[in-house]
Amino acid sequence: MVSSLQVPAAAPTPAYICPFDRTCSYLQQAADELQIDPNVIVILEQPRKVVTVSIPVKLDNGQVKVLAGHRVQHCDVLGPYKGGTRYHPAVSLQELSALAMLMTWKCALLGIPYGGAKGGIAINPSHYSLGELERITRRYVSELIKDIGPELDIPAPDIGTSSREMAWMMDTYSMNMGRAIPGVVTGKPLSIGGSKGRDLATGRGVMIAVREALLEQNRSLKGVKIVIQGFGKVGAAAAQLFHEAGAKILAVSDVSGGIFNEQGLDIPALQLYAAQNNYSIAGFSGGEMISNAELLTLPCEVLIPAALEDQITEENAGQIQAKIVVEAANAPITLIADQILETKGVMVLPDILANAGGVVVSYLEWVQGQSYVFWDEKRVNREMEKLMVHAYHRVSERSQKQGVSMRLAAYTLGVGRVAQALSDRGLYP
Ligand SMILES: NC(=O)C1=CN([C@@H]2O[C@H](COP(=O)(O)OP(=O)(O)OC[C@H]3O[C@@H](n4cnc5c(N)ncnc54)[C@H](OP(=O)(O)O)[C@@H]3O)[C@@H](O)[C@H]2O)C=CC1
Ligand SMILES: O=C(O)CCC(=O)C(=O)O
Repeated sequence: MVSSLQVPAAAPTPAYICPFDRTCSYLQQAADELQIDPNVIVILEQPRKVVTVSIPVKLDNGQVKVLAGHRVQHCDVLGPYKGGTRYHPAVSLQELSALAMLMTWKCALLGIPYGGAKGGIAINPSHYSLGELERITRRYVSELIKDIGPELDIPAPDIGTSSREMAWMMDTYSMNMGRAIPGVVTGKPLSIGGSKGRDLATGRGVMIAVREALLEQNRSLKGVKIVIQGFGKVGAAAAQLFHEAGAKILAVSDVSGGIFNEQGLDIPALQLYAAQNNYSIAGFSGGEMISNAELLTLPCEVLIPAALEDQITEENAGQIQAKIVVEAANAPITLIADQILETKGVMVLPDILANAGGVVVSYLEWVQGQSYVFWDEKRVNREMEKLMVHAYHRVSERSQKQGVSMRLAAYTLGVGRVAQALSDRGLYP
C-alpha cells in the first residue's frame, strides 16, 4: 500500500500488513470519514524527516563495533516532535515510522502541543555491559545533536530504555551545549528535573481508560479478571495499579513466558521477585508457567498486551476470550485481527488513547521544567487523569454517535486536529 522512498517495506509474509502500512490504513479510514483534502493526507502519510547515524562503540573487549541509530520525525505541525527511544533487536525504520506516526495522533488526540517521533537502535541491551550501553547512548545523542532539543524533538524512554538512559542523554546533550538543558528529554530521574508520577504514568493511564470503559457498563475494577502480556515499565505498573484497585491479575508474562494463577497473582510479591531476579519473572512460584501464546487466549474480562507489536494476529484473534482488549503496547493487534475482534464484539481501546498517560506526564514534566516549578505527585496524577478522562469520553461519544470503532473514533479526533492545523498554517509549499 505504501510507496514511500523513505520507509522500507517489512519482510513480506502472506496477508501480513506491517505496522506502518496499518497505521496509514487507519489514517486513510479517518480521512475518508472526515472527508479530508487528499493533499493533506499525502503529506501526513510520510515521516517529515528520517535520520540514521553510525554509532561506533568500543566494546569492553577492545573491539570496535558500528551500530545504526535512528530517529524518525513524523510531524511537527502542532509542536516539537515527541516520542520514545527503543533499544530492541527488531528496531527498523519501518517500525519506527509507524511508531512516530502513532505519536502524532496520540499527542493530537490528548490535546498536548507536540508532534510525533520515535527513535532507536537495533540491539538487545542485555547483551551489552553497563559501560557499553552508556557509550552507545552518549554517541547516539552526539550524532543526533542537531536533530533533538527541548523545542525541536524531545526523546523519552520506550522498550529497553529507562530513566538511566534519559540521564545519559540529557547529560550528553547538555555537555555539547555548554549548559544544563533538562528539557531535551523526559522520563528523567527526579534528581535532574524528572516528574513525580512518570514511572507509573503509562500504566496509570491504561488503568484509567479501563476504569472509564467499565464505568460506562456500570461496573468497577473490583474483582475484574485481567491478563497482561509484558511485565516491563508499562505492564508491571499497570499490574500494580489494577491490583491496588481491587482487580484480579490472573496472568502476566515477559520474554521468558507467562505465569498464571486462577485465584489472582500476588503482584507485590511478583514485583519483589522480579526486582531480585534481574527483572525476570521466570521461576516465580506463585503460579503455573504458561507460554506467551497461551496467555493471550486465557479466559478473562480484560486483556492487556503491553509488550511488542503484532501479538494478536489472525491466528489467535478468534480465540481471544476477553471482552475488552487494551493496547498498552503500540500496535499489538494486526489489521486482520482488529477486524476479527470487531466482528466478535470485542471492545478494543486503541494505543493512541490507552497508552497516552506516559506522554501526557512527559508533557507535564517538560512544562514543569520549562517553568522551573515542580509539582507533587497528586497534582501530576490529577492533571494527567483530567486529560485521559476527557480524551476517553470524547472518543467513546464519537464512537457511539458515528457507530464506529473506538480506534476509528480516536483516529478521526487525532488526525482531524492535525489536518486542521496543517490547513490553517498553509500546506507546505
Ligand atoms: N514506557 C512508556 O512510557 C510507554 C511505552 N509504550 C509501549 O508499551 C510497550 C512496552 O513498553 P515498556 O514497558 O516501556 O518496555 P519495557 O522494555 O520496559 O518492557 C517490555 C516488556 O515486554 C516483554 N517482552 C519483550 N518481548 C516479549 C515477547 N516476545 N513476548 C512477551 N513479552 C515480551 C519484556 O520482557 P523482558 O524484560 O524479559 O525482555 C518486558 O517485560 C511498547 O509497545 C511501548 O512502545 C507506550 C507508551 C508509553
Ligand atoms: O513519553 C514520551 O514522550 C513518549 C512515550 C512513547 O514513546 C509512546 O507513547 O509510545
